[in-house]
Amino acid sequence: MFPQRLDSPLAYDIAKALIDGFNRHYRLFRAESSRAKHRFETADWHGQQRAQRERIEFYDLRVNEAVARLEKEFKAGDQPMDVWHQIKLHFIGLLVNHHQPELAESFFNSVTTKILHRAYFQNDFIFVRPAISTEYIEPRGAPHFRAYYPTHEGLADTVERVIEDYALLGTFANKRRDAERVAAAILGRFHQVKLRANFQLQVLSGLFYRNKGAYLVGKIINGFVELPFALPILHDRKGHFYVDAALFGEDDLQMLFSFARAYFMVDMEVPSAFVQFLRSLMPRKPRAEIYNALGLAKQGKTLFYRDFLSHLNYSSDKFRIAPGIKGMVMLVFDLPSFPYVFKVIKDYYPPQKETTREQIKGKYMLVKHHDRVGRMADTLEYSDVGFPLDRFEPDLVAELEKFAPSQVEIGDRDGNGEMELVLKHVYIERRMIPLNLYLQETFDLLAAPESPAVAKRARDQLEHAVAEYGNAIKDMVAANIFPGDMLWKNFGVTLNGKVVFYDYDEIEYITDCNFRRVPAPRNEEDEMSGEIWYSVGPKDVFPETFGPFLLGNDSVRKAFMAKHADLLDAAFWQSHKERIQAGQMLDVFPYDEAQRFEHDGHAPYF
Ligand SMILES: Nc1ncnc2c1ncn2[C@@H]1O[C@H](COP(=O)(O)OP(=O)(O)OP(=O)(O)O)[C@@H](O)[C@H]1O
Repeated sequence: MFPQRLDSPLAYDIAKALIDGFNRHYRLFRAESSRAKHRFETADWHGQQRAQRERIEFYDLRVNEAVARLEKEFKAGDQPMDVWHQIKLHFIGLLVNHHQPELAESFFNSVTTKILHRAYFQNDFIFVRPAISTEYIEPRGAPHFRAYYPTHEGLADTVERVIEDYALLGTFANKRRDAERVAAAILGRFHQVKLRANFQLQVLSGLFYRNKGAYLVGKIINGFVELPFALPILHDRKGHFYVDAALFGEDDLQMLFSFARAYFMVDMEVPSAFVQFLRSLMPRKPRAEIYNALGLAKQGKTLFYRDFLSHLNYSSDKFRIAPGIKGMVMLVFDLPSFPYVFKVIKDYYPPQKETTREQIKGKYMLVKHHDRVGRMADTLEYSDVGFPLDRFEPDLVAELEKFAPSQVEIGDRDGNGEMELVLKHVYIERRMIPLNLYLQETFDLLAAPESPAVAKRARDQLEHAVAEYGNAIKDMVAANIFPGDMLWKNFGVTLNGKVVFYDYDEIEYITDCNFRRVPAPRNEEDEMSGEIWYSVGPKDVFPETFGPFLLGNDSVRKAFMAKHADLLDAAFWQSHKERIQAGQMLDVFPYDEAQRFEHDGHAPYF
């Protein structure tokens, strides 16, 4: 298949233009990420959030620049297959000593798939599979992690040194106290465990920045045991740094790196080395999601798609309509064996949904760019995705053809005798248990409990889910998000029991809403009228009217009113609106209040 000789100078020039385009992208991406340290040191929180948002756009901007250059300088789209074969080979050659080869390969794909016809979307021309290994790439600069070998007695000294080695500009309120706390927490984890000869701390060389936090991430190794840990470093009210908690174990780390949070800013020369290290801390987290969490979302998308194709090859179940109440604007389906859902925007919505495809896309985009505070699922957006038709349940095909005909094409697109169902546009996100179904399970158990223990467990689950639901809304409020449609069915429960929102089509900024009390009736007629008799503006919200929709079930009502009655009060929402308008930014930390160290008066801004 491949040419014997690399004899096209044009092919080399195009490959070189492609690698130059990628290098420019990564230089800018890395510079922006490394500036996060300065923004943290100077408490430039608004700047940090702005940078987090803006960095998401970098990739598409650079891809478009590269496409334009290739077309203008090289008429790339007109080059024959032979030249494109050579372009890929030259590009591989240019990656031999590259430090981000996997990202460069994806960049190559992003650019070339915009230029080439679908017939070229195969491994001879683009990187369907990676060509260059990412193992053992050694950075030119600082190594990607550092190892420290403390003794039992010297652990606090070592922790202090670990923190100092990040060279944050500024002062700690009490670094010794923090180091001793962390050392005590570590020794608590290794209580009555012999410290082995290999006892060591390994920490990634860059801090992870997000919103108002900087996170030190690493692992403790003792004998055969490896314990992941992370230390959140924050500012106290006086602007001094302090370590707020010591997080340990895979679950805590998963919370920190959740798909429902904004992406981190980290200065990485060899991102694959960071991913490999992080994977050793969270072996169950797909590499795609780790790349996403590091802000390398296109790489996440590439890897997700490869995982998906491989999963399809090694499974035989069928795509079906997702369990739960069907959406009015989204058609949602899943593959039972695969932990994600696929969402297509319908062509028709019921009259109460006054929206358009563009508006819905805008809302999803808003969420992607916003701080998702652990409460809004991230979505991957794909265009023109082909699925094998014979893997679809017939009623799902019928549903797609009925509600989203403009989005569906069925045919043998590649002329290889295999019928495909192609979706023009689809969002993909983590599958959760819809909260209405989760609650229904507890209702069923409570209605006919097998034993008192089962009844108690069901009651605890119900109370926990309702409390979490309110917490989810309050976290979103802190981040200036009004979910719009707060029905149970629009929230899901994750593996770790967190409640996360996923229905974005009615989302608004809190600061754009008018939170009002229902006015007192003017006369008896108003009072008796079943209709709304007062005038309602498009952005008016009446929190006291949420109750009847949400709290029909007595146990739910009791659990809700015990913790979250304030959500039914316009004053609660209004006060948050005013706080946000005054420029205050609340903290929503990726760990529980109970995990925080005591802070003699240094309470942060909860
Ligand atoms: N991430 C997910 N995990 C599991 N199920 C999901 C997920 N997202 C959506 N669903 C299922 O699909 C249904 C419809 O999804 P969604 O709420 O996004 O659609 P919608 O059209 O925006 O809804 P609405 O009619 O409330 O506006 C949900 O009620 C739920 O049952």
